[in-house]
Amino acid sequence: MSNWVAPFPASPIDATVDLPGSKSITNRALILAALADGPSRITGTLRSRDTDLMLDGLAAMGTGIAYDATDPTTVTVTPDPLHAGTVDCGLAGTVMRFLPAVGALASGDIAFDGDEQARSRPLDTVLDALRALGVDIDGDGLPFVVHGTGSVRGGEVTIDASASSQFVSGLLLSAARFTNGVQITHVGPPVPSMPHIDMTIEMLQTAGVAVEFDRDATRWTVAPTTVRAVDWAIEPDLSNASVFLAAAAATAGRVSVPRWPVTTTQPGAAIVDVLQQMGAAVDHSADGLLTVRGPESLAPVDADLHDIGELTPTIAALCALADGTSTLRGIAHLRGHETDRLKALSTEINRVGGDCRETDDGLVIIGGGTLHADVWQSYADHRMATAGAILGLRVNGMQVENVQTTAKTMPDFVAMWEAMAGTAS
Ligand SMILES: O=C(O)C1=C[C@@H](OP(=O)(O)O)[C@@H](O)[C@H](O)C1
Ligand SMILES: C=C(OP(=O)(O)O)C(=O)O
Repeated sequence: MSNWVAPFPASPIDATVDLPGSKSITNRALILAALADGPSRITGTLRSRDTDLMLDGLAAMGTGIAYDATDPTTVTVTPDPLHAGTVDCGLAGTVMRFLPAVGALASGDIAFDGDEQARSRPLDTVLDALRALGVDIDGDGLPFVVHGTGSVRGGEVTIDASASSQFVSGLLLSAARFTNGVQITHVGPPVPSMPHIDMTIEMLQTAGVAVEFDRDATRWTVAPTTVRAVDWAIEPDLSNASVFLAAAAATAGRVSVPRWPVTTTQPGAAIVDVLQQMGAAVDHSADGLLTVRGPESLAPVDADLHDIGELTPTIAALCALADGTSTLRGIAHLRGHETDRLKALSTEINRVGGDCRETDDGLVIIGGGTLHADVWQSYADHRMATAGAILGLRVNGMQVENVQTTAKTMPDFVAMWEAMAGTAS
């Protein structure tokens, strides 16, 4: 696989970029549709490695999946009794943490496996929780087998979800189909990525499933009930949008993103506040066009990213370009993402001449120094690859290793980035 020479534009970026659907919303919609009381039509479905793995996993268990003949982002999901099958989780947290509970509702064995790198991502919390809820499982991480019996007892379970919000979401999404529903109690340091749990709760409510929860994010309850079919319209992926908006910030340019939602549970929306703190101007017009205009020089930030950890690689890349010292905190859990993102970001920022130090729960980045071109390593992490592309806008000749890994959530990333930068061939 050859390295990709990242575009180095001759002038500030000036572009409008329409983003494909949200990974997190797509994968929740697919699961809710598979568990629903009738067929659901999903429009704006993200088609990427993570979401295709979810589609294939559900299909392997017997769910009917029909693709629109002319529009691959329109998918009709028809629930059917779930049966034995095999599920490839790839490196997708949403697949490895959300599908075991679905598999437990199947009649038969569901064998789960995934990428070599996925084997070190935290998973035992979900499997132990399901065991406590009456499910028979062989294994404590990938590969593992869920021995589905067609029903799950459910009831009360105590977990430590401080390593990933997906442990909570993965139980909540299927819980309405458990005989006794679920009562989850979290014990441990605060759960990260809380907007993603809000997303789960909001989407369950849309499907007719009420979730009771306490404000301090330690208890969630779902009673057994019918999951209603919903025709879902998926919002654009705002975490992926953050990378393009960062291009405006990095080059004193302009980037506009259409269809920016007025309200959303996507944590990616928070990029707007961070970019403003770094000096960018933001405008959200009545027709849904969000526009970012970058400042002449970027200001450093001191930010707690515990709720929006997904944005860290984008923000860290900008911090390496900012004039001064930035501190990113509250993100120890990023060590269990696609790769240890704190280590990967500090290694790569330092490789290209920056100054980045890991702390216990984040990064300290001294920006403003002279960066030089090198081969930015991606660690099979889509957001590491896109962070390298951001730095490439300001460093002539920067190369990104394995840029194809962006297919995890954005298969067209290279074409979209080159078009934005005006360097498409
Ligand atoms: O539920 C989801 O869709 C996600 C939750 C978050 O995971 P963590 O809580 O593990 O950070 C986020 O980082 C991930 O990209 C998607
Ligand atoms: C952490 C991420 O992904 P996953 O859903 O695999 O956890 C991410 O996309 O930043």
